[in-house]
Amino acid sequence: MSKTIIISNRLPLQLQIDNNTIKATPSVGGLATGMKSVHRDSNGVWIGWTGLTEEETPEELVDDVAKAAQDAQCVPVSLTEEDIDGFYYGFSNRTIWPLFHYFMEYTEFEKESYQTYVEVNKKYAEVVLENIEEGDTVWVHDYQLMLLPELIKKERPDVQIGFFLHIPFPSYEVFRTLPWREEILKGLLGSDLIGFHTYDYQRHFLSSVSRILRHEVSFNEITLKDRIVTVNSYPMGIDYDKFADAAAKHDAAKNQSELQRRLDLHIDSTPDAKMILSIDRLDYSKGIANRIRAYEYFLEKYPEFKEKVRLVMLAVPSRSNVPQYQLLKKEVDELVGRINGKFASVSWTPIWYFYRSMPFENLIDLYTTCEVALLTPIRDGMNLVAKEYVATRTDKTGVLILSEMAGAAQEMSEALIINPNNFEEIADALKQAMEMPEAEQIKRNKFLQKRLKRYNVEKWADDFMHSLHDTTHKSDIVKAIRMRQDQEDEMFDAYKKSEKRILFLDYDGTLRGFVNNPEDASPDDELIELIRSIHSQENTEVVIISGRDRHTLGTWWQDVPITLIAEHGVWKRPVGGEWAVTENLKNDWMETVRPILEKYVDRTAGTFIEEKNYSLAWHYRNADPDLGEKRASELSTVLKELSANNELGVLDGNKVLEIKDSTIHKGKAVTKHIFGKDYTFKFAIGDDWTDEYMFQDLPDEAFTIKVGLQKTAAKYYVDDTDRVRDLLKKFAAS
Ligand SMILES: O=P(O)(O)OC[C@H]1O[C@H](O[C@H]2O[C@H](CO)[C@@H](O)[C@H](O)[C@H]2O)[C@H](O)[C@@H](O)[C@@H]1O
Ligand SMILES: O=c1ccn([C@@H]2O[C@H](COP(=O)(O)OP(=O)(O)O)[C@@H](O)[C@H]2O)c(=O)[nH]1
Ligand SMILES: [Mg+2]
Repeated sequence: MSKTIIISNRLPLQLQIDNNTIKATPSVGGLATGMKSVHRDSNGVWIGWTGLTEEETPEELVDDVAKAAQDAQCVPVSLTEEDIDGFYYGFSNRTIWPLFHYFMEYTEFEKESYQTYVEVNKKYAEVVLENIEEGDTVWVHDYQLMLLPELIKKERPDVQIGFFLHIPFPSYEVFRTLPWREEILKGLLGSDLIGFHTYDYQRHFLSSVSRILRHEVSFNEITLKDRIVTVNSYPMGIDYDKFADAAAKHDAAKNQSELQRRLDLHIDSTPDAKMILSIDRLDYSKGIANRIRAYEYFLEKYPEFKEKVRLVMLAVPSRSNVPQYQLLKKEVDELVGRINGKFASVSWTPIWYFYRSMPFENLIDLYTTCEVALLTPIRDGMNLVAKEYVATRTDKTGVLILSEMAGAAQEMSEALIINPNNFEEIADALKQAMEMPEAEQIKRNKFLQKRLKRYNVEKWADDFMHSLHDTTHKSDIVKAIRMRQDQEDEMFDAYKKSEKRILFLDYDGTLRGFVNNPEDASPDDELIELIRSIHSQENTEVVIISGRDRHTLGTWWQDVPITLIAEHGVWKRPVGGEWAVTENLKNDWMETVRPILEKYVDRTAGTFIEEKNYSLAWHYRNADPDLGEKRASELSTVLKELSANNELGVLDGNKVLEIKDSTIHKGKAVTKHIFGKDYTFKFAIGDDWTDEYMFQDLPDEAFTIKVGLQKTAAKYYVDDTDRVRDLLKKFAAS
């Protein structure tokens, strides 16, 4: 039976050695807590790190580690102390984590730790590859494993790979500062589906892909030369019933409350004070220090709340080997001390601070006992605590104050949404929360609960997996015409048998790859020799048919006696003859169009005009991709309006707009060329939109081939110009 393989840095259980035996505790953090139920309900395995390094595991306990993992349907990846240093404390948490959370001043770019990151990703890949069976689906999680999809895809192209990023993807301007930006993007693009919590993270990612790797991005699809990668957003949910049920049970047994016990013990004798809860890993991205300061500001601005409120703050130790986390610990300790010192009275401590992790029952106790939750991350991928708090409010009372910088804020508009840097706003939100009538609390939470219950973690995972399975289907639609070996054999067979053969070859993007400056795309020696040799075969005619001007083509193919067609069919140089115009064309329209194009060149850096006798082309391949596309569509509208009364046409080529007589196109040119001649083998190959005319206008029996994975009227497609070369070599050898 096929299975799902989940892979994340950390396994859902963390192993420790206690008295020479292995002890397992649940992992803390959103990824592990959220995916746990998905894993439990599937027959899959989870691959990840146990929390123990090789050095920490004595020889005699190695089997026990594997056994403890296996009992929980997990497979451990064995890592050394050095691995953890460079990979986890290094590149993952001193480079990617701060950078992706916009803490650029905390970001370190260390080559060594990147190298360890690469090595460790390879270690994960090894374990994954050992465990994959045919038909399995792979789901890779988070920023520690961004190279993994490519490493798996290379070895197992047959396996479907999904990737989900649990943290924000930063804007291009931030991401571009990473020295290994290309490697990271390429690693991720090994996936078939890439998921983010929000649309903003998704669009930042797509923008980086199109700017840095220059891949074609349309809507949420990235076209690679042989595959399509789908990108979408899936806001992660929680195991709603688990939290709601536990809260209901807890409510039924009120005396269980540890907080209540504390009050009963008179540690603090203001039992009526409202409790404001905050729970997070002690992480600078969570805005903990700001939160305490904002709370201080609140007590100053609204002193009537002194002794009427209490901040209950749970900070879970996290990544404490990273200096920034140690500094934060110190800062928070000091802030709590200072503020408690400043405001406390004999009967009231304004902040209760716990620095540890708590078992599930105690979390439920906190969630259900506190009237307000105050979550103020500076940046947070999602923030599941916000969702958990709302889910445990069985009677629907309680107020959630949530930072707009948390992914969760996008779905939780009924909460009081604040900017974590705006203390004024936080203080006012706290006051509003304290005074909010119960009816309003219930009204807000009703909406929130309904949504959380519906789009729970199970639904989220299902949604992601369905989209992942749909991706095969998507590539199949286009792959249906990818030229297979038997079809290729059949074509060469027909070629060999034919008594009169013609090949129409597009130039740029087909015989030669794109270069930044079109003048530099001259044919190499091998290409010239191949064309010459095919053309010299008996009864064989090669026609290079291009949108280029006749001078360039003529110079490049000066000594090769083939037919050249330039400017999409305006000019023709027959074998052994001179260039001649094929039609009577006017070009007086150019005086009106040229200044318009010039205006677009001035406004759009990197673009330029190419002048031909009967057409003008505006190239934008060197422009910023987004801006280029926007300006092109704007310009195309302007030109189409202008050309409505003339016989002008606007051709949308590959990063080029060409304006010319609309009665001229490659389809007409090939039709005229073969008219009245009895070719028994017809072949046409091209890469862009303008070649579609040839594919459409040639008779059905022609072999038509598109270069690149795109929608086309051609019968087949091949991946790239290297494959075109292979075909030419086979023609030459036939
Ligand atoms: O494994 P650690 O280094 O101890 O860190 C714990 C996890 O923190 C991060 O969680 C994120 O995932 C949550 C669920 O999607 C999301 O709500 C939150 O905003 C994120 O910060 C991290 O992404 C995980 O890899 C860590 O395991
Ligand atoms: O002592 C604790 C405190 C928190 N959590 C859980 O840790 C997760 C935190 O996830 P969140 O998305 O809020 O933030 P992250 O830590 O993943 O950045 C939540 O599911 C909490 O229930 C926990 O298991 N033990
Ligand atoms: Mg071309």
